[in-house]
Amino acid sequence: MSALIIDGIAEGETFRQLITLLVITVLSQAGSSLVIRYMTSRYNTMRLELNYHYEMALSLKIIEMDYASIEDPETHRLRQKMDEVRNLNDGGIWRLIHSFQDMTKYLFGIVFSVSLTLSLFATHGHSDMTGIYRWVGSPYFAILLGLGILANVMLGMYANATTSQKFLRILSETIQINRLFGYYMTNYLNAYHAGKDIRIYNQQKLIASEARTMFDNAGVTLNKMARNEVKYATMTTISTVLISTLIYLFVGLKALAGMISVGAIVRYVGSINEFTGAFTNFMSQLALLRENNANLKVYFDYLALPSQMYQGTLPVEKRAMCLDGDNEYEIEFRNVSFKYPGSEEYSLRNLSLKFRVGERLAVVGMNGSGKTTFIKLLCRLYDPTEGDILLNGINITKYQYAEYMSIFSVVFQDFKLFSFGLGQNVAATVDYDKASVEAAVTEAGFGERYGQLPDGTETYLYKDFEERGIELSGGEEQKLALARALYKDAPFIILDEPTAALDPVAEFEIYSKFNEIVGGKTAIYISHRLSSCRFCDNIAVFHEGALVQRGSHEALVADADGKYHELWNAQAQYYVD
Ligand SMILES: Nc1ncnc2c1ncn2[C@@H]1O[C@H](COP(=O)(O)OP(=O)(O)OP(=O)(O)O)[C@@H](O)[C@H]1O
Repeated sequence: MSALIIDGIAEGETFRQLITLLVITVLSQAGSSLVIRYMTSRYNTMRLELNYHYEMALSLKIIEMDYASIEDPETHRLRQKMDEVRNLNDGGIWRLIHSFQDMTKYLFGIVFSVSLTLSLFATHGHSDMTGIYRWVGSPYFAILLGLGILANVMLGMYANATTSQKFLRILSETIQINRLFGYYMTNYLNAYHAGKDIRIYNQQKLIASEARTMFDNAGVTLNKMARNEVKYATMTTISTVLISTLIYLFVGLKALAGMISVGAIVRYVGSINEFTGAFTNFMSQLALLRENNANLKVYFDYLALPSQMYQGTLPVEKRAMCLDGDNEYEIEFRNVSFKYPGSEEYSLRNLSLKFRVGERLAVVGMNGSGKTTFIKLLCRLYDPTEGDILLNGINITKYQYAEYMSIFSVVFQDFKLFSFGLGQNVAATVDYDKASVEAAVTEAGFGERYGQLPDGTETYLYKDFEERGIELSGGEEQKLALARALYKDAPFIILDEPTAALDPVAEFEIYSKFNEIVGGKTAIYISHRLSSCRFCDNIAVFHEGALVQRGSHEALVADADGKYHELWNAQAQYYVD
């Protein structure tokens, strides 16, 4: 349009004709900029949606994955790689959308610029032209110029590819820095729970010096990046200046010789530059897409991680749950040994043990003796490395996984409560039965505090999302975790150190009501406080991953050479008097 206007002025067109051209120019510019704005805002919205779907897909994968796979180093490697790919220049899925957007733009650029330029190479001089005009008008000069433009494009492509490869390589050096940055900022400085330790142990200096080193390293890397870019940018700038000079000479001299109009100078120079840029970038994007395939593979490999746990089809009989149930549930560990994924050491060795529904089984032993591991295997968070676990004589892998899990209520040592309402935390569902939640919290010893909460079951835990949210002491959290286990009302209730954080009164209440709380359920109970295990029908003593003793408190304590006797005496001596 600019070319047409200049030609119009040069050729003395009427004012009306010129105004028409101007109006068309302004309107088409305004129109296209409106379209661009609309598309940009759609693009931004859809990018947010994509981000949501992306995160959802990855989160759902983690939730559905075998618990054992979550710990697998390969899972961690893939997950970390995906984050790196995304942080590195928006690679992976993100590269696809960037490239699609850019390549569409460049493709339009190429088509338009070629169609606007072709006629330039078709205009030849007259045979009576002499000197430089004759040369400029000859097809050889046009071919030479075409080759020059092509060479410039190739150089641009080479520079882009090399710069981006080096850029990615240098950027990958910053991954460790970014990880540290995330760790210090998120885990330490921004996590208010860490504030106590930071102050007490005067860790500010430690963190500041680590952060300083991190920033210094980042500075060195950024400088490297800048030098790398400058080097290639200088190369392409020199070549582009040279080729532009040639283009101006070619087009200008053609105009001087009357082969093309003055306005056409603007059109040809503009469209040749457009072609050079668009073609170079289009080809660079293609190369980037090719390289990106490896990154995409990481994403699909992650989503395709198989669930390795065998999932059976048998339903779990609800024998003990029904009113006239015969309570004929029996769990048996038969020669079970277990190593954690990626670990060389056995955490459990040749464990054989039986217990029946309705029994109270206490598991005791020193730190690291395998008590929690035993529970994790029982709940099928892991499958044994060797041996079998049987429910009523059938290997537990043969049962439907979700159904099998549904028969256990467990309070782990490292249980988690979430920043939801109290009712939702206890019921672990969005909709819950208020009366049952209240009964569970009361049974778990949280009744008094619950009575003081103005919003009852709607009270938010913690202040992450709600100003009126309540903060809980360690013992109160443990009571709520216990309430959650009671609300589930599963036939097996497993408590791993359930009273570790409770005050003596609360602990006493839990024990004295324990039989009432547990009812006809099977209770497995891990505790370091041996006095609290006395009410259990039988006690299993673990030592270094093996079951070393089994029996009632009286029988075990009488065995003077046994591990239980040693553990009991170590604690009892403080209470003798
Ligand atoms: N996720 C894991 N990966 C590798 N090894 C683990 C893992 N969890 C536990 N272990 C190891 O297995 C062994 C048994 O741990 P477990 O947690 O079962 O002990 P515990 O008897 O419950 O101890 P505590 O009384 O301290 O709770 C320990 O040596 C521990 O280091």
